[in-house]
Amino acid sequence: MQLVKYSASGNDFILYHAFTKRDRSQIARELCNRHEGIGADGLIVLLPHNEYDFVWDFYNADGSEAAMCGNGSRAAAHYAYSFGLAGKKMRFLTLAGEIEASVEDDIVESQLTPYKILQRDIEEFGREWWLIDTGVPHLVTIVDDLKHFDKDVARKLREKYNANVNYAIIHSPKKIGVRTYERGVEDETLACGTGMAACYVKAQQEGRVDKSVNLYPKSGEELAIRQEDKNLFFKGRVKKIFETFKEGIV
Ligand SMILES: N[C@H](CCC[C@H](N)C(=O)O)C(=O)O
Repeated sequence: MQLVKYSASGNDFILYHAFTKRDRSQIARELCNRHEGIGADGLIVLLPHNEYDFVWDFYNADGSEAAMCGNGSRAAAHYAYSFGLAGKKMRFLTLAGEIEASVEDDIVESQLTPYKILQRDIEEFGREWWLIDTGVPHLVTIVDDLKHFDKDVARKLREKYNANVNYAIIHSPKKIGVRTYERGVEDETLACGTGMAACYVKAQQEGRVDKSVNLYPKSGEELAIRQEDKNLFFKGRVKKIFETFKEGIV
């Protein structure tokens, strides 16, 4: 099977397309393993669909399936366009719902699924958190310095709330920095799209940022998010790292 490795602002994925749906969680664990596999935060398998350009299955590095992945949606859109599976503007289906994406060279914009604020004012470890669903669940707290990011705290909260855990800093009304501990990777990642979107939602709801904002994850790469009605449009660069062929992958 031909496999393609992408980095979407530092969040990295292995992608291929297939014709039959199956449980690929073991394949995900093997391919995403950074010592004995190719190494990635997740595996994305594109499958045919009679109404959408494609449907995907998204697996975290530990083999768990997730409903959505913001950075993965940008990589999948670029992959689909480059392999002629879709045009520059496309609609594809995830477990979280329909995603519209558009590709312009190596810049891809995804319209995320409508966000849901699940819980506000959660008090944990001396901080105030919100639980926000931006396709997958995210805990968000806003700090005055990202050095307060605490992986042990994040791990405990990930278990307690079965959610990704985000620390955000508001540099200005147009600039948010984010660090994310990702469920299913079970570590901090260099970027997390739905996590950055969740941080934007909390900052927006609290009137602390503009409608259109730049986002800076751990990788330092610049992304942008804007809100139109309740829709979030998330944009950034993707990089095709390499293609390879591996026997025995279905
Ligand atoms: N780890 C997440 C899925 C991937 C989200 C992230 N990579 C993104 O870009 O949104 C979860 O299991 O909820």
